[in-house]
Amino acid sequence: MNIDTVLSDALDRVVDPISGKGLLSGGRASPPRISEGAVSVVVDVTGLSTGARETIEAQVKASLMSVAGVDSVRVALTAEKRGRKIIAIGSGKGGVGKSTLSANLAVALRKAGRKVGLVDADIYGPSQARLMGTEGIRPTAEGQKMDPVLSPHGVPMLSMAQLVKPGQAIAWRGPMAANALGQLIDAEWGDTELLLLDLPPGTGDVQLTMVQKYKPVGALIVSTPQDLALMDATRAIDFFNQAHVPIIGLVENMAGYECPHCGEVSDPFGHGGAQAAAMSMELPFLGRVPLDIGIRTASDAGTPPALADDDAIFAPIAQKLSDWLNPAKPASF
Ligand SMILES: Nc1ncnc2c1ncn2[C@@H]1O[C@H](COP(=O)(O)OP(=O)(O)OP(=O)(O)O)[C@@H](O)[C@H]1O
Repeated sequence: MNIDTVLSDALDRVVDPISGKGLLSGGRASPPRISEGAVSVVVDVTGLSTGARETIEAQVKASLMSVAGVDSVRVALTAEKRGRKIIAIGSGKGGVGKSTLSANLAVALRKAGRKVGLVDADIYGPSQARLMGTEGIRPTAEGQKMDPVLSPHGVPMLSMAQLVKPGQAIAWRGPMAANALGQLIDAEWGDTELLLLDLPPGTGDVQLTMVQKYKPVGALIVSTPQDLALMDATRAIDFFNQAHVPIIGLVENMAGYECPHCGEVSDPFGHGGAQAAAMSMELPFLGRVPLDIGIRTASDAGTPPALADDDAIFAPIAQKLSDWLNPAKPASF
């Protein structure tokens, strides 16, 4: 029997206390994945008490660890919360492509039928209005709450860039910035189910307030492949771990550059570093975005490349995010 079948059987021996079915056959868990002895599995613990969740986690670990060839097991628990879910997109340092990834993931998820909104929490360097083609559009407000701006691509969004004059520097202290961010998140999001939060780079005050107050269901970390950026990414991972926000996985950006003239592929920022780092930290690797001038020009023009019908870069990452959120209900991308 192949290892995937053996692992699936082991997972299914753990019984869901509500339905009485095995976790996998009852749709509570995603099929386990194994890479070099490290197994990862996502279990949806919606409706279970804290005690039952802990028991299931321990049983899943024990059952999967008993399979020959398994060295470690990582169980990610997800739960359907009432209201919308917030996904934080973070990086330890600036300029690694967090905003580009957030915008494109929002578009890819929208294309797949998800009710997704985007908050540009990068209060000090907001760029989502440009990326989403909503520059110069100011949000309206009825009563106390702002109404998000609907981007031409169907994704409602809010960014500090829409509240200040173009080019105006924002020099706020932490509490003011956190307060402004709160207004963006607490806006009138209607039936939006999923809010992607493009965080400011780093692990300071604003990030901490956001995480404590708004409790994202998960965080996605972006890094370029080189060692220095990865060290910063590791700091961001530590930050989310300490805040008890599950890490959904790592995305490597600016990997592999194909020369538009000769076609030769080079790796200005190295290759595979984020994937290796993800493996060593036993975190899922969600995908690689190439360094491509087309991505920059399309992004700067407010037309995220994920809009393209043949997008093969962002859709698979969005798919993995979607699967993580809802292991029992696969979306089609
Ligand atoms: N894969 C890519 N290929 C080419 N250019 C890219 C890619 N990813 C991002 N860029 C470009 O790199 C610059 C920085 O990207 P982006 O603004 O998304 O990073 P960031 O991490 O959000 O930065 P900040 O810290 O300023 O918020 C932008 O000009 C963007 O268009």
